[in-house]
Amino acid sequence: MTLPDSRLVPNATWLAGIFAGLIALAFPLLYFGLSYQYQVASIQTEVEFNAANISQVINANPELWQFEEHRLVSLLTDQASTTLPESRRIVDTKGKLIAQSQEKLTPPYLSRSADLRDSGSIVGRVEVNRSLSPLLLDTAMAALIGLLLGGVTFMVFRTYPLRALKRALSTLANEKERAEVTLHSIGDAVITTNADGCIEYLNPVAEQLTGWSSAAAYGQPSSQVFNIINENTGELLDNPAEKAVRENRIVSATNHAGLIKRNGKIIPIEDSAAPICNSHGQIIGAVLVFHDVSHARAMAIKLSHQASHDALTGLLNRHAFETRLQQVLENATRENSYHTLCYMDLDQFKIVNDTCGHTAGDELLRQLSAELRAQVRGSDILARLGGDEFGLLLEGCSMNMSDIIVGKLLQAVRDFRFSWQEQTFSVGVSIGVVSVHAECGGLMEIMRAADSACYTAKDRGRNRIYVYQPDDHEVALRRGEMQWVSRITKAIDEDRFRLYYQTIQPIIPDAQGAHYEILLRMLDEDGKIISPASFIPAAERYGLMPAIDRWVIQNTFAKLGALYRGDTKQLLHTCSINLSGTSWANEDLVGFICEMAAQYRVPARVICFELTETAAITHLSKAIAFIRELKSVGFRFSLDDFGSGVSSFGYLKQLPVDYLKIDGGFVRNMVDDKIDLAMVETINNIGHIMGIKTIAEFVENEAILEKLTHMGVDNAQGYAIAKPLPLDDMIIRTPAVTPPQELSASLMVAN
Ligand SMILES: Nc1nc2c(ncn2[C@@H]2O[C@H](COP(=O)(O)OP(=O)(O)OP(=O)(O)O)[C@@H](O)[C@H]2O)c(=O)[nH]1
Repeated sequence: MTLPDSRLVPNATWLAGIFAGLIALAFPLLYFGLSYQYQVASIQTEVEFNAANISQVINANPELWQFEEHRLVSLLTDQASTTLPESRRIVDTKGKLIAQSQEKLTPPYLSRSADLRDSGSIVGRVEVNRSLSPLLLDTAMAALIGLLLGGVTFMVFRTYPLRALKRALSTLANEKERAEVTLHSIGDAVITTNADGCIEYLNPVAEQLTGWSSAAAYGQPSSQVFNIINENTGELLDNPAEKAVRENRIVSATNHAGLIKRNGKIIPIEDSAAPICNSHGQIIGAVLVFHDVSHARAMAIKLSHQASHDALTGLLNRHAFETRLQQVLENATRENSYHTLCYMDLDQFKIVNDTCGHTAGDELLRQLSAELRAQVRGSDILARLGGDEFGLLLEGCSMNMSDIIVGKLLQAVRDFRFSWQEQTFSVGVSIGVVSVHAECGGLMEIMRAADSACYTAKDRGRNRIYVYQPDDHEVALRRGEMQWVSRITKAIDEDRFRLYYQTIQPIIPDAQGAHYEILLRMLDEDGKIISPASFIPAAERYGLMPAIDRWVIQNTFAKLGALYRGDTKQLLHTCSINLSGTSWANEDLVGFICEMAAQYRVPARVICFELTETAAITHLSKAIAFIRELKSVGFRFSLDDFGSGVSSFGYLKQLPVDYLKIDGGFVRNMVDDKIDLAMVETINNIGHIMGIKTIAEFVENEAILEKLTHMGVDNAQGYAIAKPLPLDDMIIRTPAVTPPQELSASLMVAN
């Protein structure tokens, strides 16, 4: 605060000096002036009064005038009313002195005269001279007092205002310092400019972000120091400080602003500027506040990337792919353009997962994604749609043109070799190709068509391309499956599922108690029964099995709970419930099963869950964990459709099941087909060697039953034993303990 100090102190001193000088001068001058006036008036009155008196005496005694000087002197001094030194005298008309008082005056003095009259004629005059020395002495005294007053005034007018001013300046300085310290300490960058847009101040953060020191920037136009561009477009943006002054308003943050640092580097910032107004509302400058948002913007970019990309492969994810496909579809409709969509699903990918583990599977997906990316054009959109499925959108590429690219892709995957710990794998890919154009339908429709075409490629032997045709029968089949999805969902909502049960009969009769398998049926909208073969594949493919399986478990447990609380408990030995691989492999089904068993008080030992052999081998480790967990609380397991998967025997050792259900496909023809017969025999033998009971499905006639009996298969299930019946009508009976040849007769009674 030296600037106001240096001007104000001499100014205040001058002003106080002038004022004090005026007072010092004015006081004696005023005193003298007023006293002088008074003396003039007083002497005038006295001389006139004196002359009138003496004139009166002269009128009464004319001789006096000539001879009585003595008496005249006394008349002259008689009436003197002042103590000031005076001299008085009377002179005649010719100026001759007639009489005079004794005193002698030294100048300066004040002199006044008045005429003496005798009977109206002037006969002389009276003169009074009064000394001014006492007045001057008094004035000198007054000057001294004036000086004193001036001194006091000087003190008052200089010292006190200056002291007050200094106090104010020091308060102001403190405030300014506090403001500066605040500006120095805050995390935001602050720049202030004057009304002309020239820089006045940069705080340290602003110095660091702009690359300008406050001193170097001082006085520079703000556009020199603070230059911003739109990071996305590169377009130069308005200087916010200048804009704030120009428009006299707060200018808020500019989107995607990047500050060009002095060294040319661009820093993402968020900024705002406001005009600074004085107490009269006049704009005196602007303040610009900004901060570095590199981190936040990088995070936003990362998040947006994460939201649209697959973390494992770095390719676009399904959502982003579908968004892009939607845009392309809209373009196709608007511009009547043609594009191609490919849906790719790797073949036998899970072998890598199963043999080398998930980490190897992940690495394969990563490497193969890079390979696929290398095969497509920069403008093509490649995405990982999930699992081992990929999508490719060839924009502006009709089906004819896409042949080469898709063929190249197929070949690239065929040629691709994945090495993991000294093992080398090759993979294939099944590709469904669909044309995208104005008439191809909506997004979901085209995705379904591509998916169906891909599955058709798989059905036809994998590792091939299948081009979707709108009137395609195979694809139509697949689509039919999709329509099942809404029917099944509706049936779940409307409680249109029904439970049936079918007896599983020991071939060598025992007294263990009844063994049933629970079967599921769906009622259509008209109440007609729909067999599971019609809807289970669709339900499995479209993820509806978990809900269906839960429904089956809950309703079976409810029924068994009610039966079991009656007096039939010792009669029920086993109740088998089918579980889909899509349920137990992906859901927390163990918790649900235990909860239901506790709720309906069903003992675990009577429940046997049937897992298909294919699902168990596909998700081997999960199957083992699932079986072990439920077995530990008493549930039992059987492996359904055993034999349908070729390589099953090797896995069997790892699956702790109680029953093997020999695939009905072998059982049905075993009487006529030696290979099927051999298969049934082999499975039965292996099961027995491993201590697992066997069940033959599809036992449709006595000839089969006879062969099975001969072979020593433990249990039989099929129309020759019992047909499925509604669970609501279930009556638990002890299985008939009859010799084998009488078995069929007794079963007929049971049904
Ligand atoms: N390593 C790994 N495996 C995955 C991932 N996502 C899904 N999978 C597995 O990929 C497999 C995909 O299933 P499928 O397409 O039926 O397996 P596939 O062996 O290719 O069978 P096909 O397509 O019928 O030839 C499943 O085993 C999943 O567990 C993943 O991110 N990493």
